[in-house]
Amino acid sequence: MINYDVTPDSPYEEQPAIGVIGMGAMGTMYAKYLSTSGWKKIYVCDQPTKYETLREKYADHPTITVLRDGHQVSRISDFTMYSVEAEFIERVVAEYGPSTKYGAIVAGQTSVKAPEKAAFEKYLPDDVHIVSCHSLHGPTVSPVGQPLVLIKHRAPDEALMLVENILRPLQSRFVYLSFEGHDIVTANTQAVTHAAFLSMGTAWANEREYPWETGHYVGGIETVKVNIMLRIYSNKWHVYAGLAILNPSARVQIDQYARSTTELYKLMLAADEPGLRARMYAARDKVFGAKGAERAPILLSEDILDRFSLGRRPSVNGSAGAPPNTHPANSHLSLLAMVDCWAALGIQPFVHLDIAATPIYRMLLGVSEYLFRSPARLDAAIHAAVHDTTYRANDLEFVIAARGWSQCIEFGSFELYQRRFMETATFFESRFDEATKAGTAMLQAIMDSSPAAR
Ligand SMILES: NC(=O)C1=CN([C@@H]2O[C@H](COP(=O)(O)OP(=O)(O)OC[C@H]3O[C@@H](n4cnc5c(N)ncnc54)[C@H](OP(=O)(O)O)[C@@H]3O)[C@@H](O)[C@H]2O)C=CC1
Ligand SMILES: O=C(O)C(=O)Cc1ccc(O)cc1
Repeated sequence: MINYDVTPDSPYEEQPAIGVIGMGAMGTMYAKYLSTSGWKKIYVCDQPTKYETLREKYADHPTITVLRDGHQVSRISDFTMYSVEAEFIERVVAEYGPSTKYGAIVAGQTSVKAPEKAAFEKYLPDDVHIVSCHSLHGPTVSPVGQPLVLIKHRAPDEALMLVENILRPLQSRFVYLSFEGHDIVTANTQAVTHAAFLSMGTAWANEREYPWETGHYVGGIETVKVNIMLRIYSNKWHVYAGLAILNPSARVQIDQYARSTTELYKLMLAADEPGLRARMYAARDKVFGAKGAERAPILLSEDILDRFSLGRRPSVNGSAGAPPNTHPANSHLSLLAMVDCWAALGIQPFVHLDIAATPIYRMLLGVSEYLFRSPARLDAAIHAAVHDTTYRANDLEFVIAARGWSQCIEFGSFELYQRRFMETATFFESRFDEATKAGTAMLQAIMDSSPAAR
């Protein structure tokens, strides 16, 4: 009989057995946080081929027990979490789901819930509860204060209470959604955000340039673009492929992003400054109108970002660095297109920020807001887009990249996605360590400094 009302301080015999199937980056992070907080019965596995290695790794661990496969974990656990690739969730649940302990609760950590829901409904026995979850941050970000989606799908209230109790030590902010609601929100936040940063990376890689080393992309908003792009390409490709390709809502957003990018570029080529300005002002008013103006900005100052730049500012008159906010004029096509896309789809990004923002989404919205809420900065970008050809070649690459990513996701090919992703990742690979450190520090600093994040 499960005791639902427990804490990590409860006596050993009353504690639930917690199972994790898939000990990759996220499974490992969960096992670590849950064991550190005092949960004493944690059972984990990965593929049977990794059993010995995993067992050695946790040989001296007092509360994490490595088992051979998902059958063994499922048989013993009162709460089992699948933390495997979204692409494989059906196959893995089909295999281990029928072994789930009578009356247990099952969750998935996958970033896209449509396939997870289908797999759970198809393969889990009727006497098993379904309360799923999703931490809206990567494995190197502290879970404290980050959104953690909980989905009570087929379960009584006590089952949800137990899941809350088990996961409370992560100190994340619980967000209650349905499977379907989850996929709509994450299509609007994660999927289209990743499309923007993936396209930046592909564009730079195709120009064979490390943008922070050319003198054009060294500070302020550019720091965010570079650090987040590198952060995404240093993560696992399947995470992004899964949440874009398998989320039924994501394609519309990603397609619109590519469309916005192309249409704005055509206005640039036609030197249609009034047309571009009118379109950008209309998008700004729709996205950042009344609601945006009421709240404190996400980025209080662009200068805070310069601390995390991988490059050096171009020197001015022989001094070590340029004074604040003297970055070369840039069209910021990727950000103009993002706001245009939100406007075209009627997406209210601040509503999503309050519900379930990932750190990367917060950064993208932060820099977009920074650009659009200053008439001077927005006008400078529009002027540069039409009259300054410094970035034109990169903008062209960006248009091609955005369209290419959109098609790849529309065609639903994991293989093509992996090839595109890995080609760019390989180009930037040597810089990942440095970028991960800078990116993590930057995200934390923004979280700490932004009233909107608290
Ligand atoms: N990384 C991130 O930023 C986040 C990821 N997520 C989601 O969490 C899930 C896990 O992601 P992440 O940890 O990053 O990915 P990883 O690739 O690091 O981990 C997945 C692990 O599951 C293993 N696995 C696959 N099949 C089985 C099986 N039959 N039995 C046991 N283990 C198996 C994989 O083995 P193998 O490599 O051999 O296939 C791998 O070790 C994904 O669905 C992802 O979308 C959610 C939030 C953030
Ligand atoms: O913040 C982001 O968008 C990330 O890139 C990290 C991430 C990836 C997958 C998730 O399901 C949740 C967070």
